[in-house]
Amino acid sequence: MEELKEIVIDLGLPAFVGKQLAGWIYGHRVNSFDQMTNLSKTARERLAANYEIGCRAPVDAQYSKDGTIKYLYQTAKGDYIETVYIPTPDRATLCVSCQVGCKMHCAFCMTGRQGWAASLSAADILNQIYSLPEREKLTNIVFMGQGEPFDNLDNVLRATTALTAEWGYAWSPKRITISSVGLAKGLVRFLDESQCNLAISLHHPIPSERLKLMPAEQAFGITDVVNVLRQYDFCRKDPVRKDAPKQRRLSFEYIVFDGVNDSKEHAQAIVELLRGLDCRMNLIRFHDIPDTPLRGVNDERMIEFRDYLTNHGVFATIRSSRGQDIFAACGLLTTKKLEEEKNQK
Ligand SMILES: C[S@@+](CC[C@H](N)C(=O)[O-])C[C@H]1O[C@@H](n2cnc3c(N)ncnc32)[C@H](O)[C@@H]1O
Ligand code: SF4
Repeated sequence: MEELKEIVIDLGLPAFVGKQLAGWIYGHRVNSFDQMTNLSKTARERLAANYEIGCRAPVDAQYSKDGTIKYLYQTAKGDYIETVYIPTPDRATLCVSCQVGCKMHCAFCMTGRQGWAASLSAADILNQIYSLPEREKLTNIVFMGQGEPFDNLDNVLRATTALTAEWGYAWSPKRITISSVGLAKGLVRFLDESQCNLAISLHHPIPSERLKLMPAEQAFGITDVVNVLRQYDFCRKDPVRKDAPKQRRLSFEYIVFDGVNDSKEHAQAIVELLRGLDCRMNLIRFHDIPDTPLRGVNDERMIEFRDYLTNHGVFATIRSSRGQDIFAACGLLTTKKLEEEKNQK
């Protein structure tokens, strides 16, 4: 809102036009200044001469047999990113991207293989929602597409501010989840400045083993991540005021790999690591990617692992894999080919 007001003042317009702009953009889903009928002709002309709304419809869509839709968007700078719409009977979740590729190079992720090309602006993050054909059906947003949110936190926070502010989409932050490997500066800043839910990609409870899967462990280890998390309140109900609002939710994500992190000892190490933290665990099936010895486990093993954790104080659920047939499931998003083609031109 402050930025919108600054923009209109710089154009010689009254500050209240900034508020009107927010109403049109976030409330009415307009795609041109001409549609802002309560703005003066001068205001509309000056805005159109200097700015654009920034909405870009998806350039392609792929439809999974399970109802998942993968959209391809082009950013303002011409890069490509993917966004996944995941409907279930009781909710409609959008998995958004925050970068073109990713710098973190996790051994199991196609986006990591792509390498990093660019970070998205707040407008490009918001456009994935703004220009989504199913926008009105959305109930949840997860930052689990391409990229590492804490490596582009300025823009992720600008986008979540617009999503949650009264002058913006006015969504509850409890409907938005940011997923991260856990980078030092980003983690603290996110916890201090945002009320959105947090999901930490754990994948191995033992630092030296996690490092083999996730190079980010080197810079800021999982023990340090958990130590920072212990200093904040998550989902604790107020013992006196039972109707007090719930805090944001903390969860951990864990791909269960055959012979790598799926033993009883690993489950025990998780219980030890997370002891006393108010959190839950999301177990994820590994979505196969080429050229890796990593393998997923069968359902029986997955259930055994889940039950061990839940019975020992870490409530765990198994996340269903969606959109695998169109390469839309967790970790499969890549626009590498498109980026390469673009660079060859
Ligand atoms: C693609 S990441 C994006 C968010 C953030 N960069 C992170 O790592 O948390 C979202 C989730 O997908 C998981 N993931 C990555 N590759 C996967 C794969 N091949 N199979 C299953 N899950 C995967 C990640 O570990 C993470 O929990
Ligand atoms: S799992 Fe997340 S952090 Fe790791 S490479 Fe993929 S997108 Fe990046």
